[in-house]
Amino acid sequence: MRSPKDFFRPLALGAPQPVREIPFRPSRALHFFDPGNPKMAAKVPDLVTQVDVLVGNLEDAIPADRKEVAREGLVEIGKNTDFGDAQLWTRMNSLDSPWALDDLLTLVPAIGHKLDVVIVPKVEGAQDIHYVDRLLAQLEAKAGLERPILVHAILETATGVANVEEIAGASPRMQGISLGPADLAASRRMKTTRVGGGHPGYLVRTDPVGEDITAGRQTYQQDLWHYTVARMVDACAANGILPYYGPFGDIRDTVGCEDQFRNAFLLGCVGAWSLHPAQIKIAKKVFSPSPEDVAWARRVIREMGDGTGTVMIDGKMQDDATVKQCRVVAELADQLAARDPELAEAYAQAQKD
Ligand SMILES: CC(C)(COP(=O)(O)OP(=O)(O)OC[C@H]1O[C@@H](n2cnc3c(N)ncnc32)[C@H](O)[C@@H]1OP(=O)(O)O)[C@@H](O)C(=O)NCCC(=O)NCCSC(=O)C[C@](C)(O)C(=O)O
Ligand SMILES: [Mg+2]
Repeated sequence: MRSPKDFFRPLALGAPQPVREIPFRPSRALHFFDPGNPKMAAKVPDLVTQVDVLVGNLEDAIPADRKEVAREGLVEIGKNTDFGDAQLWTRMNSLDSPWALDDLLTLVPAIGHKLDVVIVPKVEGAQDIHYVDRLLAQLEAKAGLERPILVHAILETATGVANVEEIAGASPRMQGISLGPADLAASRRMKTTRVGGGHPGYLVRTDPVGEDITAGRQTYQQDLWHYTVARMVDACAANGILPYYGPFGDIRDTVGCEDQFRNAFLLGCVGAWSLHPAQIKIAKKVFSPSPEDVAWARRVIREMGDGTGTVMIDGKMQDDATVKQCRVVAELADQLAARDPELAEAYAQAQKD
């Protein structure tokens, strides 16, 4: 471990100064696309106006014989696209793959000035982040970049989950962590065959009533991801970085996707991945607090005055702790509204009603 005094020192001579706080920028939908797929690449100019973050994916879902094409496609897109308010991220190949090194050696000099975040898959511990941290610093120095590229880890191995706190605090570059439910399920030997979402077999059942152990017993499906998401949220919040749900693979099931995303939102996540254009609006809707909740939060803040003591509003007790929760909602709403005029209008309207 570096000493606390050295934590914010650049890791290479001439590399940009590390950030002291992760800037909040809307990142409700991290939209994945294959930069080597001409049909998807053609949609990028349109997507930059719809998504908060475009993620040029180089890792899983890109066939082995298309890795270079995808990387070169991302360079072209990075060079030729005006991203406006949207961010450009990439998911590099995993550190044990034959492509990881070339991903960084190619992308940083070519489009490092446009690249906001590098997603590192299958992170197992702080050592993986330290490796990327030093290499990025060297490449940034060589390319003369003026701001550091941030790093986002995917939590998709059992070892990674066991080490999530040290991963979250491994570098000032750490921007956030996403759940990677598909690889994580395999790594844990879970018996699911899906990308995220629930499973009908993971349930609790009400107690038997009388002699017949089958009669009248309700079952309730449980959330397979609750433990991991909650642990990830705590690790991120404790280290001042941002948690994300990750992907929901059943593209057709827009209802189940919305529910899974909302669970993550309520637990503290700030966004999720969209794998298909149909999931973009779900993520943007779910990860923007509702106008009614924002209006309520502002009312509590107003009526709580200096934020201490108690007041009753509509029969509900408010105190120092509820006003803090309301500030979380109201501040998020302000930050999102600053970049989303439609949302700003909806929040203003709810305030008047
Ligand atoms: C699911 C797929 C195959 C369905 O693709 P499709 O072509 O069958 O769908 P479609 O409904 O027919 O597509 C309609 C149109 O939208 C386009 N399109 C479709 N998707 C996109 C997209 N994402 N971005 C931009 N455009 C897209 C598509 O090309 C088509 O264009 P067209 O109208 O001109 O013909 C396709 O959407 C896709 O490949 N999505 C990305 C998949 C991906 O990135 N997977 C990896 C992330 S999840 C993961 O890695 C797990 C994790 C974290 O690692 C772990 O849990 O372990
Ligand atoms: Mg994966």
